[in-house]
Amino acid sequence: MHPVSEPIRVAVLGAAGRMGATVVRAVEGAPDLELVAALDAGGDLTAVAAAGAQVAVDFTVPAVTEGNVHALVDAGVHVVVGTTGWDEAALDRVRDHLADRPGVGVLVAPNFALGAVLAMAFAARAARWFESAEVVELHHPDKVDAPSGTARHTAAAVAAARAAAGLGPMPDATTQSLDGARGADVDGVRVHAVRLRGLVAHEEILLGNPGEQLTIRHDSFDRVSFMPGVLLGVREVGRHPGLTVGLEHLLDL
Ligand SMILES: NC(=O)C1=CN([C@@H]2O[C@H](COP(=O)(O)OP(=O)(O)OC[C@H]3O[C@@H](n4cnc5c(N)ncnc54)[C@H](OP(=O)(O)O)[C@@H]3O)[C@@H](O)[C@H]2O)C=CC1
Ligand SMILES: O=C(O)C1=N[C@H](C(=O)O)C[C@H](O)C1
Repeated sequence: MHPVSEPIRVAVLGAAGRMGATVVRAVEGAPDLELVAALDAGGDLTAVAAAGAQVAVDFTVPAVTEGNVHALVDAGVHVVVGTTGWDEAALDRVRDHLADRPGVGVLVAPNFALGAVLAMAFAARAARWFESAEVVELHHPDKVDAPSGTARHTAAAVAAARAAAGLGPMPDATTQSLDGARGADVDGVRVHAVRLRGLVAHEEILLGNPGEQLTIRHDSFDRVSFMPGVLLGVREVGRHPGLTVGLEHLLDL
């Protein structure tokens, strides 16, 4: 007979938010996980370790997520982070901190939807074959950041693939007659952000060559789309000490 393993004890930060509330329901519905703490703004972070949480899931706001991670790492709690707004400097600070905490794992993923992770991977794979590439992200109007973390991650991956293939800048003879008309520049890749009532989370990667276009599109119509990836992260983060950036590293793509 196999021994029955104990459930993983999980805390959710940002538990009253759109994502946090969905994560709370997903954790409660998973027989191998146990929700031991659910915190929102103004909550006491020391309650996470006090409740015996082994893994904390952070879907809060860009202004607080890095501080949460450092405090949780100090407490020896693994962290799964979905909150966006991370830059390389913030990721480096977490990496440095984790060097002093060898057993602790932190997963930061801009998108936990499996289709979105695949769309990013496909875009990076296709990028070297096209003269032009641009990213369009489309979200609900209550989203606080722009462009989306996913779009930044996608554009950076496309730019890296182009650079590795020795491609130069994209063709673009535009002089902007209105600031912002050409979107944001992420490592030389243009990123455009749409905010529209009715949308949830959507992304298109447009790749162009003379006489042809490839469009890679992903749609999250419901926040349940992120839950298999979040739960995978919760189950796996303790087996991946140090910092992991992107769910793709936990998938056999
Ligand atoms: N990686 C992924 O797959 C996904 C990532 N996201 C990202 O997740 C983040 C949250 O998105 P969403 O749920 O839509 O946003 P919401 O605004 O709905 O939720 C954020 C929640 O965090 C709470 N909060 C603020 N400060 C703290 C704090 N210090 N401690 C604990 N909770 C706090 C807020 O409370 P209050 O309102 O009272 O301030 C709010 O309830 C965003 O960065 C978004 O981009 C979203 C979807 C998928
Ligand atoms: O705020 C959102 O809603 C989302 N945020 C993430 C991002 O910024 O990439 C992931 C997804 O796009 C939904």
